[in-house]
Amino acid sequence: MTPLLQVKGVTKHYGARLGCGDVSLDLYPGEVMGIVGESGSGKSTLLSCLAGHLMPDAGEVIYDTRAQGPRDVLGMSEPERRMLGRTDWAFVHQNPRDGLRMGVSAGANVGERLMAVGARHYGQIREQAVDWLGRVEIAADRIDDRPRAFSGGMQQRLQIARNLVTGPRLVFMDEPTGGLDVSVQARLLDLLRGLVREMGLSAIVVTHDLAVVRLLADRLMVMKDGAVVETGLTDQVLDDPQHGYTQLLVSSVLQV
Ligand SMILES: Nc1ncnc2c1ncn2[C@@H]1O[C@H](COP(=O)(O)OP(=O)(O)OP(=O)(O)O)[C@@H](O)[C@H]1O
Repeated sequence: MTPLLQVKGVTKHYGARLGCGDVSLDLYPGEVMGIVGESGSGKSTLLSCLAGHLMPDAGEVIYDTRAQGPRDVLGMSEPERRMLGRTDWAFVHQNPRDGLRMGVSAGANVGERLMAVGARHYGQIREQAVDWLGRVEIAADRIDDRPRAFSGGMQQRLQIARNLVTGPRLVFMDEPTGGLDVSVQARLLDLLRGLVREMGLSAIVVTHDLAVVRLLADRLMVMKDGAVVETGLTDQVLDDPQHGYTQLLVSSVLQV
């Protein structure tokens, strides 16, 4: 099977400081990869490089596109990369405000994504928006409300609907449950897990919360000081960590 995403030797410095160094991974269709590590270990830098938000100094990111097969994402033109971001890829930010348009209604937040990929029939767009609000457990009578009127958990669910409505194959998630109450986190995780399975999504999930990867991720990558120190099946890494740093993470000695 061809990997959906192949990452080879991705390295990014900020001046003299290393963001992430020589990271490689293969992600297969339908697979969820978790990236964990304490604050400053390079998780967000890596995710930004993979999603095309940040240009690495070195390395390759190859994505198996629907239309043209494997393509080097970093070598794509900006419009090509933007199109990929609208169709095949999705990015769920930790802060819903970074992924939503706060000034327009919930329905428009979902519907405008469909319009961006060519949908024109107003009735169908609204119907799909209602359907997606339902799938993320937002009542249909909230469709005309702006996200500002929603709780943090609802905003995050709306961001997820906005991202998934176009049927992407790969979702990048940056601390998707960060900043939410524990009970809200659990519900959101359940919802995310259901959607990932139902849609057969591939995902890369960055988090410092091991409970998130335990629930969502098939495989795990542990980062420290910009480098990958351990990788493997999630249960294996968490139940039988090999690297001293992972052992500290798992035993909660480190405050991540
Ligand atoms: N814009 C920036 N300018 C300079 N240095 C940066 C910048 N962004 C990140 N860094 C540095 O790069 C390294 C990796 O940071 P990064 O934010 O990727 O880690 P992280 O694991 O995502 O941390 P957190 O969980 O706190 O977001 C750190 O040493 C950080 O200080």
